[in-house]
Amino acid sequence: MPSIAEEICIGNLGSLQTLPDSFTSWKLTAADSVLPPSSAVSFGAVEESIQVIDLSDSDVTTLIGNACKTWGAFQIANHGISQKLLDDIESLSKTLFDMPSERKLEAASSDKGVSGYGEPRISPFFEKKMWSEGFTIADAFYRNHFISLWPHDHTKYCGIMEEYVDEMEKLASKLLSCILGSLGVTVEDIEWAHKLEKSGTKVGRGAIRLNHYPVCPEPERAMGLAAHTDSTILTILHQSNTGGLQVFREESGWVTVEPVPGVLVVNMGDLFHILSNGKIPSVVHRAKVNHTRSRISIAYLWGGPSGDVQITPISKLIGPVEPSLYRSITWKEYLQIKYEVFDKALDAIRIVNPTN
Ligand SMILES: C=C1C[C@]23C[C@@]1(O)CC[C@H]2[C@@]12CCC[C@@](C)(C(=O)O1)[C@H]2[C@@H]3C(=O)O
Ligand SMILES: O=C(O)CCC(=O)C(=O)O
Ligand SMILES: [Fe+2]
Repeated sequence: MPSIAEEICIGNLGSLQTLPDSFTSWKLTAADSVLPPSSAVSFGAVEESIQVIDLSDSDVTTLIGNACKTWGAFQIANHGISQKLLDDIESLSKTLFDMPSERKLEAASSDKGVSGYGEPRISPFFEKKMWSEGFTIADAFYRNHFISLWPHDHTKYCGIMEEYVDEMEKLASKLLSCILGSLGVTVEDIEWAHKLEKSGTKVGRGAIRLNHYPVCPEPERAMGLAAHTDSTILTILHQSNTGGLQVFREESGWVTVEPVPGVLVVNMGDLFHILSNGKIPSVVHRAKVNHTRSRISIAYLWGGPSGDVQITPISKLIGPVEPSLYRSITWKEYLQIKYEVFDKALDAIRIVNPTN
């Protein structure tokens, strides 16, 4: 006979009145393993937050540069993404997660591709289960899932998704130029990115993750999305009007990023940490859950170049006193390592005795 824990399906979490054991006691698990021991005991967040930067500010490069170096994250206003598109992608996500569990499971991700419904990819690295469900769009296979989810309306929903991806790609490129500028380099200094840009091809591949955190009977003892860094160049997050995202900084502890209407959160990923030769941190972040309100977030994860393109620290950021800290690696190989050793992935490709 299956145990109660085995019968719990992530598609029905919102209907549970008590928190099952398999979802509790996060403090004592590997959830905070990415953090130094002193911080693992403080579960609350301090009063401080990452800066909101107006992209039309004349000082934008300096502001973004400082935020990246300090936090590895910032928020952006005046980003050019219409409120209608943000509302549309949020309502697409709500429609999806409101469906009966069986219907969502029909769109579960499978061996055929990463795209589809299910738990976060980081789940196997944690003993406890996360209080969330999600849908990943990482390849064209998502269209088949959309057809099964919305037999009559899939064209409309695929259209919203395409528009969202297009707009996010443009915004990500703009942010990359700005961030590189703050380090005194340009896209031309990254060979693969320059080549792709010149040929009119997209610079880096993107994935979307729709996250849903249902209301939770005991939010303090649960975790929506456990502490992690994204593997990306950068991630652009649209959080709905309910807070839950927290970013971690050694000096500050966990800091809640309160949602500001129309403002997007940007966090730097592992790949940019490699490109910047360790100058920009890939920020550790997590999502907490709520007793009274469910929460949706939409992450655009801007990944690396496809194929056998080698990602390596930007040569202009390397010198006699700052030797290359990481070996070259393809995006595919980095993802493989990440999903073998998780938070040790950057250490696994670090050059032990860097010399120049
Ligand atoms: C391209 C990718 C980044 C991602 C793993 C994936 O193959 C597709 C899902 C992405 C995501 C979204 C939620 C957080 C995250 C850590 C996860 O579990 O799946 C990221 C992954 C990542 O950045 O490594
Ligand atoms: O839901 C959130 O606030 C965080 C989501 C996130 O970190 C991710 O999708 O990578
Ligand atoms: Fe993330």
